[in-house]
Amino acid sequence: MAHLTATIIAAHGRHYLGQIDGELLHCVTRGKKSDVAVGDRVDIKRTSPNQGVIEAIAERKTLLFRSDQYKSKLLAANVTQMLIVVATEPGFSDDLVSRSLVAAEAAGVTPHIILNKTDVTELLPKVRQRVALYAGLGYPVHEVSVRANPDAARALLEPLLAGQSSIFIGQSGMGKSSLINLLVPDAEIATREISAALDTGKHTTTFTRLYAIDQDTSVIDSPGFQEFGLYHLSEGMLERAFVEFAPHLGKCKFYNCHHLNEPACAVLEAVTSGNIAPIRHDLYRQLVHEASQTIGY
Ligand SMILES: Nc1nc2c(ncn2[C@@H]2O[C@H](COP(=O)(O)OP(=O)(O)OP(=O)(O)O)[C@@H](O)[C@H]2O)c(=O)[nH]1
Ligand SMILES: [Zn+2]
Repeated sequence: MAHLTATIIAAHGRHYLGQIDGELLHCVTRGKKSDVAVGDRVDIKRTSPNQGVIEAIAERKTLLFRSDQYKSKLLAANVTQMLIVVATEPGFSDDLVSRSLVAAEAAGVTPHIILNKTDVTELLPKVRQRVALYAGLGYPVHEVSVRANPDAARALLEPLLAGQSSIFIGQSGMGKSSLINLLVPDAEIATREISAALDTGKHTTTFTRLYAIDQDTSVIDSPGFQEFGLYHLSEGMLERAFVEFAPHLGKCKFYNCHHLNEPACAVLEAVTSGNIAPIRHDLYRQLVHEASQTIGY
């Protein structure tokens, strides 16, 4: 039968959903391979009217993934930007925001931060102060209230999405689902269709899915996760993923400086002088430590 080119719009275990024009095809990989990600462009061989086998994955523009010392988990392929959703309440984790930023930088994906629930005005000044850290690093911060002012949120974010493939990342309760329902027409219907086609039962929020908005605009919703391991990033990748390190790199006494406790380290001096935030350097230290862990330790 004919070979088809599809976009993977959902993944659940080793089951995938490929979309070709409007049609959905339930796909599996050959053998035990499970290296396909939502957003991948794939060659599919149709095996029945609504089923196929993934024969090949097209070269990816970007690939986002998480990893610990044992395994890695693909998040999404070919995304161009990452929208990190935080809110006035419940409290968000700086650790998760920075890990997301580092993952995006390492993958060549442009990060943006969306601060939702600005209608909770009593908490706004404090949260603005926290988010200022990221704005200060050059990351765009967009303030919205999906509940109190959905029209303004849509007007602000629609142009940001246009022509891009955007992945939304956020801890539980930040309003990510509300945002996606606002920005993606019929998102809930699409999710039900995906669920039915993949037979995932009620677990509609436990899988990553892609909504194609038009020919060159798509939105990917990832399930909330607590851990964002980045064991796959080498020290060299890490030092470049912390964008504020850039002006100091190459200025340490030792050319192979790890920026952890070396004398005359330009990065550590920048932490001391207040040019690099301690919580960011602490995370760098933690990620270098994690990356040095291997099975058997
Ligand atoms: N005050 C306020 N509440 C909001 C706003 N946006 C969403 N919420 C509420 O925040 C709660 C969480 O919203 P969801 O959209 O379910 O959040 P989520 O991030 O998808 O969370 P999970 O479904 O747990 O992953 C809901 O009760 C929403 O009604 C907002 O702009 N202001
Ligand atoms: Zn150094």
